[in-house]
Amino acid sequence: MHNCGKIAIIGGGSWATAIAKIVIRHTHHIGWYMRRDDRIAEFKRLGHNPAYLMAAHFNVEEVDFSSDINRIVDDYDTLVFVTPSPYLKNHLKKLTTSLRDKNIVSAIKGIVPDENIVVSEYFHQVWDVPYDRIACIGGPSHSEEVAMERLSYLTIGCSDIAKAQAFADIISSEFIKTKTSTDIIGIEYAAVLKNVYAIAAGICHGMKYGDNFLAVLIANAAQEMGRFLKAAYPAQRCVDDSAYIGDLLVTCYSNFSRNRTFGTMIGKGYSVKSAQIEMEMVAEGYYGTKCMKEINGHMRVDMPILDAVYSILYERQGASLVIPQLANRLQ
Ligand SMILES: NC(=O)C1=CN([C@@H]2O[C@H](COP(=O)(O)OP(=O)(O)OC[C@H]3O[C@@H](n4cnc5c(N)ncnc54)[C@H](OP(=O)(O)O)[C@@H]3O)[C@@H](O)[C@H]2O)C=CC1
Ligand SMILES: O=C(CO)COP(=O)(O)O
Repeated sequence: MHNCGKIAIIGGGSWATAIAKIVIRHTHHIGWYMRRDDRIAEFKRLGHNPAYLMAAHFNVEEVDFSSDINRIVDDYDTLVFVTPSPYLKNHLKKLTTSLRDKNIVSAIKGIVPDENIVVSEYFHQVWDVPYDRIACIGGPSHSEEVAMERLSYLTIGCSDIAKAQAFADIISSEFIKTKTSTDIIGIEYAAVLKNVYAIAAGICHGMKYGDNFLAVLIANAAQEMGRFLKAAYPAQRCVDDSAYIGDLLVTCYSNFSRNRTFGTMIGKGYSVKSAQIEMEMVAEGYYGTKCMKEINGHMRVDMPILDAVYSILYERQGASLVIPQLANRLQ
């Protein structure tokens, strides 16, 4: 059976904090890279992350904190990356040590900007990590609910199912149920797309479209996601599974969703810039929309919802014009 070895978390935000909490229940020791020494000092003093999920308390004796990413990568075997996708390359810029022999787990739900590839492809192509050493965490999982120990279902994707199971065993508990899948790239692209569709749902919600319309929009989004995955990454998969549709639903409907919140602001008439400033958090679907539009420029899959969100966010087309046109395309 595969052994994950020593586990470290890379990133200091809310999902990183929730994952640290569920890993440490099992391992009683983690490494934790955070970029800021002042945050680490405050965390040690308070016993909780000073900026995110403050109700989640830690025994800081069990945490090996460092702002030196090279030291953490050198000292740990399994690295769980949980930075927002737009910042991933920034953190890795500082890395001088090899990742090739490490186990990489990506909890990032976003695409790597400029490269236009998902995180597993990025670690494989740019950092030379073999695919059987790369896993992802998918499924509907707002960090706030995981931190409150509300029952959640996570899917661990990895081409090596024994490795997926080994990590799943570490995070499983009475409030975290896990399953494994070999469709890592499908799960990652589904997560990128659900962010885009949650922005669409938010826009429509902000424009005061009702629940009936939203349900149709999301049903069409599920079909659009399925069409893209089938064309781009044909594989044995059931898009009805929680890692695909479940995550789409929670992100489109939950008030915790940053992507939906961002979309709602746009639907209410905020500009993209002012919505981003007001939110203070990253809605990764903003970046995902541009990347997916570029990727689909080659694929040419019929994706009217992606096209509509792109027009609103990047071509300055008014939602009041674009959404009624989209509505005519929905079934
Ligand atoms: N939040 C959630 O419920 C879930 C999130 N995810 C995914 O997890 C990933 C991480 O998101 P999440 O934990 O929510 O992020 P948060 O918004 O909670 O945290 C943002 C993090 O990014 C850091 N940061 C901010 N600005 C920069 C910068 N310029 N350069 C480098 N780092 C920066 C912050 O550091 P600092 O505090 O020092 O400013 C902080 O650690 C994302 O891909 C997200 O999609 C997946 C499932 C659930
Ligand atoms: O992926 C998530 C829940 O599963 C989080 O979505 P948001 O980034 O929109 O908050």
